[in-house]
Amino acid sequence: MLEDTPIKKFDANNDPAKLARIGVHVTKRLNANPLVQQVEHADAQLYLYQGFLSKADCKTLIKKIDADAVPSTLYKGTEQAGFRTSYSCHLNRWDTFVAKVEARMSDVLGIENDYAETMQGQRYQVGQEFKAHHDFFHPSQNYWEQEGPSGGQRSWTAMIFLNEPEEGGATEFPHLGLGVRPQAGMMLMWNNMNLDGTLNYKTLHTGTPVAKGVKHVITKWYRQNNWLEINTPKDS
Ligand SMILES: O=C(O)CCC(=O)C(=O)O
Ligand SMILES: [Fe+2]
Repeated sequence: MLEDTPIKKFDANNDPAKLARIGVHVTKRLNANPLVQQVEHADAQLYLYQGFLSKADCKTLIKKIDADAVPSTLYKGTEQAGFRTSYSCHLNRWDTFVAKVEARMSDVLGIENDYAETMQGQRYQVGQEFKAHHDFFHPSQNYWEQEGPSGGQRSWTAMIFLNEPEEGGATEFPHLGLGVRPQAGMMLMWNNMNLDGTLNYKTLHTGTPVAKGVKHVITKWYRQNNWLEINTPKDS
């Protein structure tokens, strides 16, 4: 597993104080929502929202993913054959349907939607998987030079399962001893940081191989800073 050499000087793009504030704010909001269920664990903050999307909304998103999906990629310098074998696509945040889904997701977490990167849709067919990884950025990796200034560290992840493969495809957190079986319309959310804003290595997770059927998900990664503002060209 990737461990980071301790960060020697303060890095404003990976600011534990800011990440801690986000973590506390989001957990307060989720704990106060009767539709959200906490997956109790001493080492991480994980939550489920069953039936967040209707079957019809799931279908609409699946169609969009199937229309645009291309082989998934990994960050430069971290590519490894067979590591992420799914197909994926970016979902257009200006599409009115996608925008509505995103606004609802961000409202549940209580994070301004502009803090989120472009949402991704993913499809796993039989044998396809996403091996164990962290969603947070490893500041010791080369990609951080580019990703740091373009929104900062990733704070929370929100994922929605759009269907149910007949076998396999669970999202597993090996260090937490937890596995989440896909349920159509269910949103899974977790904090990639500890409550003190430091990287939570125990959030290592894997999209296990689909054994039968197909799995579609959408994934949304929130950043420490306003991602959209930073990534919008000034003349547009
Ligand atoms: O598909 C899954 O179960 C996990 C997906 C994931 O970890 C990601 O998109 O970052
Ligand atoms: Fe992930």
